[in-house]
Amino acid sequence: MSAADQGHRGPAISVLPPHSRPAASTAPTATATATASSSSNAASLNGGDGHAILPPQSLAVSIEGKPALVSYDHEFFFVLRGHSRSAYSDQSKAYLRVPLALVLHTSFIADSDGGSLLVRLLSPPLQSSAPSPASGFSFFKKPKASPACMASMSEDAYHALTPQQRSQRLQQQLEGPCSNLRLFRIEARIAHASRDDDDVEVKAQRWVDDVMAKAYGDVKPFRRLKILVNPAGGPGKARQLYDSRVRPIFEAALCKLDVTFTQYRLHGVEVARDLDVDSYDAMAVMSGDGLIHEVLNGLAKRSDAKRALRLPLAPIPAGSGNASAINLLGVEQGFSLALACLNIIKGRPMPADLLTVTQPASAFPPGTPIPGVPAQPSKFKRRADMGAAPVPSSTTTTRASEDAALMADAPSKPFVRYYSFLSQSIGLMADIDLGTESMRALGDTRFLIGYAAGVLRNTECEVDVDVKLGLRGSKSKAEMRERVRKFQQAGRLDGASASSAAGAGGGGGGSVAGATAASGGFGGSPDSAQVDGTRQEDGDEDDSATEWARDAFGNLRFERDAEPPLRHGAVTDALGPEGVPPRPFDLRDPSWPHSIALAPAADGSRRGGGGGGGDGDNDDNDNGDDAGDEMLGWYRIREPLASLYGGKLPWVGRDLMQFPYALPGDGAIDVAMMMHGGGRLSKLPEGDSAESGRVIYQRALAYLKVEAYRVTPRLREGHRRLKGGGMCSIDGEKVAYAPFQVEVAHGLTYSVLSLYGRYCVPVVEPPSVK
Ligand SMILES: Nc1ncnc2c1ncn2[C@@H]1O[C@H](COP(=O)(O)OP(=O)(O)OP(=O)(O)O)[C@@H](O)[C@H]1O
Repeated sequence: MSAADQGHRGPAISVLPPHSRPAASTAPTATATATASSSSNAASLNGGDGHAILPPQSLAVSIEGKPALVSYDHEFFFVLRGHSRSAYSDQSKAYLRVPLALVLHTSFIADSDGGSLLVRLLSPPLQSSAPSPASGFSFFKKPKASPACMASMSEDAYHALTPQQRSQRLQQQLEGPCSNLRLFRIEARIAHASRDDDDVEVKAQRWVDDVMAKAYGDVKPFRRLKILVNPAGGPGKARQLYDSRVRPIFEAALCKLDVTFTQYRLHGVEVARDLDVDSYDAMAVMSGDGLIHEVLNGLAKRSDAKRALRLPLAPIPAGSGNASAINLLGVEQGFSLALACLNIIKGRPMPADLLTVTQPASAFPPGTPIPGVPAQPSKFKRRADMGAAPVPSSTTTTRASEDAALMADAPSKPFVRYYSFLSQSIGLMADIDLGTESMRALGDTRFLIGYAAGVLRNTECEVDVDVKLGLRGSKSKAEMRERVRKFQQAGRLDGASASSAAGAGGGGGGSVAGATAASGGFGGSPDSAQVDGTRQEDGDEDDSATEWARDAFGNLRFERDAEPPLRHGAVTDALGPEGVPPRPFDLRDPSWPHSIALAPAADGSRRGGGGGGGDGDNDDNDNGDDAGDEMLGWYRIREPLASLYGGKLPWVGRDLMQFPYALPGDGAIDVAMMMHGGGRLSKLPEGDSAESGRVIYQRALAYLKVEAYRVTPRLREGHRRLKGGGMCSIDGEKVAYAPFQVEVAHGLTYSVLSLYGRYCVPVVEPPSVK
């Protein structure tokens, strides 16, 4: 019995929003009281079809002196009026009925009169929040008719649902009738059937244990949580919201809390770097995406990074964008603090790819302005501090004035390395993200304004882009869609299915065990297995970072620091044999015959491998390479771009599902490139395409899955250094406007908690084409 329950004796129900509730460690205050003696209980139970014939899932209690049944089945927890069996059998008459997933804790304290029962749960608001003595207790007012997702199912039918169906059903419940969650407590007296009913305590304790087992399934209750709260995130209300809305929920679930309020930039890196990960079951990050970015960098830079990254993380939305929370909780509920807390209490670990970013070290000279970016010392200090220390090299000095473009092709030059979990952007999309900071007060609207301004400017993003599809990449959106479908249906995407979906042999793939997260529901299905949050890595990996590694072609590479080897090289490596430019890439999607808006080259010929498309004809390939080759080597995008956006999570904001086919652990990065050639009109999103994910089917957009890509800002003619106010954003944070290369971090997966075992996106179908 918890300390929170000690001293609680009076029969009461209190239905209070969390902010009006004292800390759980203090004695609860009843809001409505009507003491019922054991004899009155006995009287009510001995009449009619008394509690002796009630099913074991039901407990006869009195709430506010009124007879009631607290009960559960395989899916729901509910409270019914009266003690009759007929009341039990008709759940439609329940006065409170929520998925068991929302039950946080149940406890029972025996006493000479039977005992007290306490149930703490999250629930949508009841019909009326204020108990009214005159009209009887308002808790017992009838709810409105239930939607289909709340309809009772037989136990067999429920357990016959696939993990995907169960997860969808829970999502429908939490987005619909069970949204707008508040913390509730039900305080009740256990009723004696008669004075010599000794069994009641045993029965009550068993009931409490059973409800807990059902409510948590295979998830261990009472998680030990490390919580980071950024008081400066978003609108700056995180501290207050933590105290009033978040902490009470964790305390109600009897989680063990260890809270740090971040005090300065990079504090998150420090905490993660020094954390004793074995002392916690999960880490909650209450801020926006920036603090998660810091935490992941802190964990990934540790010497035991692989182990440290297994500590599951989850966001509590208190920033401005909160993309991470939106992807995990859904666009409707992405800003719900209660749901985020539930995810931290009960979510299951879902392994997700971390991306490695390399940039030339010369882009981060201490105290010197970065070429092409207005000086912002704190930002750049911050990036360098993030563990992105220059890789030492025997032949290098940090020559800040060195031409960044040249550096990108000089393998002996140093580079910095850091990690990204969300997105990378340059050009129009980065301008929208970073260039509208001053309009923060406008909320999401600033992105619309930034987008409109960018479209009007209609400038080319002057970069070279090189991509490497690798065995896990693809340029067929039909194939990507299939992968998402398989992932969601099977609840598991193993190496075999990933590579067969890609039409490529071997390559392994991530065992996305987290996809089974919903398999047990919260009904404790026997077939549900605890997921360990680890991604099955290729067999040749060992746990320790290695100094020597083979690159994708089997060449030995020397890694100068203790971090995992780069599979596709660093930004400072040559992409191929010296003097040979990467071959042109054919951007057209073989599965989508409605060509993207490609501009003809100045001489009127086709650009690259795919210029002048429009007929869907895919049989010409200027370089004569077959599709198999295109999977393996580096290829250059020859088309002028307006922006490039790389990502690992589908939603990048509430209004933009930029990467609908992104999967947490598929070993690939989704890359969306907006073509410059189509002009202003082609850049305008059609209808609801941004929110529905269909934006990737627009003519102005090319969409790829790659294992690695490189972006190299071009030098203007006659310039020796990168200049101009270009923006470059990693996970929404401004970084040096300099070349960057991104690949899926080899051997490093992080673990994120999920209620649904997937990101909250549908399988996006292509638009119908007239
Ligand atoms: N006490 C503090 N004072 C100032 N800055 C802080 C403090 N604690 C953390 N930070 C910094 O605040 C920055 C912003 O945090 P974060 O990105 O999480 O929120 P946001 O920018 O409002 O949200 P989003 O990224 O979702 O738009 C982080 O870079 C973090 O380093």
